[in-house]
Amino acid sequence: MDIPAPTPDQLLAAIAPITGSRAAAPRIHQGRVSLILDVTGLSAAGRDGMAEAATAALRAVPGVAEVRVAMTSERVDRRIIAVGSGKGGVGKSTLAANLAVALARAGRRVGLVDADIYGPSVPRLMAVEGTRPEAEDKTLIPVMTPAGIPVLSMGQLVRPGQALAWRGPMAASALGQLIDSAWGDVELLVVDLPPGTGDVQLSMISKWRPAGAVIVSTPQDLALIDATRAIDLFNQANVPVIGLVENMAGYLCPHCGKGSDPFGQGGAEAAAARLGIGFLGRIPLDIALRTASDAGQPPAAGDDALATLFAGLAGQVNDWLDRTPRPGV
Ligand SMILES: Nc1ncnc2c1ncn2[C@@H]1O[C@H](COP(=O)(O)OP(=O)(O)OP(=O)(O)O)[C@@H](O)[C@H]1O
Repeated sequence: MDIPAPTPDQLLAAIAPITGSRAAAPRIHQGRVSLILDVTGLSAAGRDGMAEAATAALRAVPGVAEVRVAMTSERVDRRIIAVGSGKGGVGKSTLAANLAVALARAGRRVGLVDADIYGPSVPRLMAVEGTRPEAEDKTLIPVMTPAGIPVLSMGQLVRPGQALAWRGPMAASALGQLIDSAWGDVELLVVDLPPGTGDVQLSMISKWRPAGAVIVSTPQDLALIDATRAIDLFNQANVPVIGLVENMAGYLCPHCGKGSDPFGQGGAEAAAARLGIGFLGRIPLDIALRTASDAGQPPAAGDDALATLFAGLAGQVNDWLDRTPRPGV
């Protein structure tokens, strides 16, 4: 005796525990079921896992001989946060890496791009030094880090020193390769820009327009003059500045516990007020931050005072993202 064909509602009930609201009622014709799954926001593994489990559940329904699954996904509306500085060595990469980790802990789906062609340091900071990204149809697949953040770095694309002679358009196109990669469900890309305010940086940020920028500076006057130039750079490209972070602000001696301010104090906060931009906070000069960074263990992933500090910075960036409308929305 022929088994009566299951109804679409029966089929839907069979997969509901697996697919939730992601499946429309399946269609069935002569034992062949077609199912459309909305996989927006799922990782590649999550998508495949859901499709496989739904297929198995449908195959177990009497009267089903074959299952075809089509997956659809809305385009992920990805935003870029650029981390810039007027000059090198102020801790821009350290901040970018820890900000990415802290934003992920705050619930964002974050990826990290190291666009610093002059000295890419993100692979070391995130413990994936020497790991090359694979490519699928010329699209790079970001490298997953122990902190759970996917990263791509200029250092993975070019030999050391090779990019030094690049002009703006070349750097912008290389950055494009990093940004237009297989980021999956990543909604926020933190981009560590090269230090300085030259054509390379301008060409990069005008072509790959960030939603906002975070500027890093040390408290010294000189660094602040450089930071002001970095702010001008973003103004020229019409990129809103989210705020300024003061790094290496005050030193707590690990031996005597006494605090001192080798680079002065409060300069960045005053400068931010003068320039009419937000002040996001200060990070002390802390040997523990340097040793953890060198060991590829971003302190933002831990649970000490530095983690709390980075969580505070990320919270402010998070709030800014929440209250800043996306273009066209
Ligand atoms: N607050 C801090 N306390 C102690 N060390 C720090 C701090 N911030 C950064 N460093 C150390 O300073 C060095 C430079 O930092 P980082 O590479 O992040 O700077 P950068 O601005 O990205 O430099 P570059 O422009 O050369 O890429 C690193 O060794 C880093 O560990």
